[in-house]
Amino acid sequence: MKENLRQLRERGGEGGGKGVRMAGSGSERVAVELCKGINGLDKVVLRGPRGSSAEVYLYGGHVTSWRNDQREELLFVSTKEIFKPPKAIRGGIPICFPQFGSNGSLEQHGFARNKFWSIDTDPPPFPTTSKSFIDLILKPSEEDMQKWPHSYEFRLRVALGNGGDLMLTSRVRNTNADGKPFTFAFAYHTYFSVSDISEVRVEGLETLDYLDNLENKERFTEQGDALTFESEVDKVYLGAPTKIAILDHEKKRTFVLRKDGLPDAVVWNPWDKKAKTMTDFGR
Ligand SMILES: O=P(O)(O)OC[C@H]1O[C@@H](O)[C@H](O)[C@@H](O)[C@@H]1O
Repeated sequence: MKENLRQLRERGGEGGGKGVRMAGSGSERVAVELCKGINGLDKVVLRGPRGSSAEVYLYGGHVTSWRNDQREELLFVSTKEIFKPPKAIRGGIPICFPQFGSNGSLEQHGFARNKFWSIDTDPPPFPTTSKSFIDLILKPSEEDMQKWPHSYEFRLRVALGNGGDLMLTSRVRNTNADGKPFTFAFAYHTYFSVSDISEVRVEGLETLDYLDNLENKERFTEQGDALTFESEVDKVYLGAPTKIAILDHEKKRTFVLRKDGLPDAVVWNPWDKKAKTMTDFGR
C-alpha cells in the first residue's frame, strides 16, 4: 500500500487528479485517483481492470458509487443529496460509529459519517490482491473527545477486487493512554440500488430473531421464506449468517453480501410515507 500511495502522490492522473495507472494492463485506466468531487470535496476513485469502479469521499469515509464491469451503478444515492458537511451523505455506504441508531447518547448512527477522514499513508500491513484500494483513517479531535472520551484510530480500507467486487475492511485500535477499554457499535449502512421493491427478496435471514425498530425494538422471530417488502421495514436481525443475498428479479441481479466479524444485519426500507418526510431522500 505504501508503494500504491507513493505512486498516487508522485504520478499525475486524469482530470487534474493524482493517480496510479494499472501496471502491465496496457490500458490507460487509473487504478487509484485522488480528485475533487461534488462541492470540491476530496474523493478517491478506484478503477478495476474491466470497467468496474468505486468512489469514496473523505468526508464520512463514505463510498458513494460502486459500478460493475458494465458500468451499472449498484448503490443508491439520493438525487436530493446536497453533499454539504456537516450533513451526512444520504445513500452509498455511510459508516455508523461509535453508535448505531439511537442506541446511546450520541447523535443518530454516531459521528464518523460527519467527519473528514484522512488518507492513511502508513497503515499496518493488510494483504490484498487488488491494485484498486485506498486506506483511510479517522482519529478523534479534542471536540470529539468531549462527547465521547476515548482515543482511537479507525482504519477503513475500501478495495475493488479484480472481478469488480467491493470489499470494506474496518480496523479500530484503542489508543487510550491508560489502555482503558471501551465499547462501540459499528455498521456499514449500505443503500443498494434496486428496481421495483416488490420484485426484491432477501435470502439468509428467514427464521432468525430480530428487533423491530417500528415496534419499540421488541424481539420477534422471522417466519416463512425469503423476506419480501410490502411496507416500511426497520429490523435488526440477530446473529445473521456470513452470507446474505438480495435478489432483484426485475433487474435480474443478485447482490451477495459476505460479512465477517459483524454479528447482526439490518434491513431498512423507509417506504413512501417515511421517504416523503425525509427532505434529502429522492430518486
Ligand atoms: O436518517 P439516518 O440517520 O441516516 O438513518 C436512516 C435510518 O437508519 C436506520 O438504521 C434506522 O433504524 C432508521 O430509524 C433511520 O431512519
